[in-house]
Amino acid sequence: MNKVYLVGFMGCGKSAIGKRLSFFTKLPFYDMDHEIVQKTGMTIPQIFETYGEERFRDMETEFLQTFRDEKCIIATGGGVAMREENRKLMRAQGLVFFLDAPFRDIWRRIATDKNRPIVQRSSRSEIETLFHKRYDAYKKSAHFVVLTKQRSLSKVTEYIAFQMERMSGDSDTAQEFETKMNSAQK
Ligand SMILES: Nc1ncnc2c1ncn2[C@@H]1O[C@H](COP(=O)(O)OP(=O)(O)O)[C@@H](O)[C@H]1O
Ligand SMILES: O=C(O)C1=C[C@@H](OP(=O)(O)O)[C@@H](O)[C@H](O)C1
Ligand SMILES: [Mg+2]
Repeated sequence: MNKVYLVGFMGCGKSAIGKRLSFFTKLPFYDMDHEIVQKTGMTIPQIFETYGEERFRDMETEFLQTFRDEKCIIATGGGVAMREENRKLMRAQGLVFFLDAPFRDIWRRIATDKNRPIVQRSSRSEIETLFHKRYDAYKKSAHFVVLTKQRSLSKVTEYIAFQMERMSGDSDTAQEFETKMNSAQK
């Protein structure tokens, strides 16, 4: 087991929890959005406007294909788990946690954000439709579903750290690890 990926809808806490989890576990943390912004020298809204959403999606896949082989924590962007290729790449590289937050919480957190182009161009009901449309893909991508409702950032972080610890073990044979992964809660 190498990387730990956090997936889920915009505002579910991937970036905030990734940072805390990194502090807690002493593993390096990378935010895919931030990496793409650094590489292109453009903001996410600028990338969407200049190249279109599909090119941004290709950048995300490119990141998963090429990012260095290092034990680390990665906060994905909310659209990453939609491509089957991306789901396969993440699951092959380590553990995937889906931060499952209720839409009410999500909307409260993202409604006024200027840095999420999909929120900028959509109404509340369009975002809610997208939330439901994407839900199964997040679930499919994940080894663990983490319910975040009424849980603080620290509580969610602790829970993920606990599951990481439970799944780790340098002495695991490939067979033992496979068994653990298969019995991981869905
Ligand atoms: N469980 C939680 N409790 C309280 N605040 C949260 C929780 N999860 C996320 N937040 C807050 O919601 C906002 C959006 O979170 P963020 O990490 O940017 O989401 P994402 O990266 O998944 O889009 C941040 O201000 C974050 O601190
Ligand atoms: O859900 C999405 O399609 C997106 C989510 C964003 O990341 P967060 O999930 O961190 O907000 C960012 O990648 C981009 O605005 C597109
Ligand atoms: Mg984020």
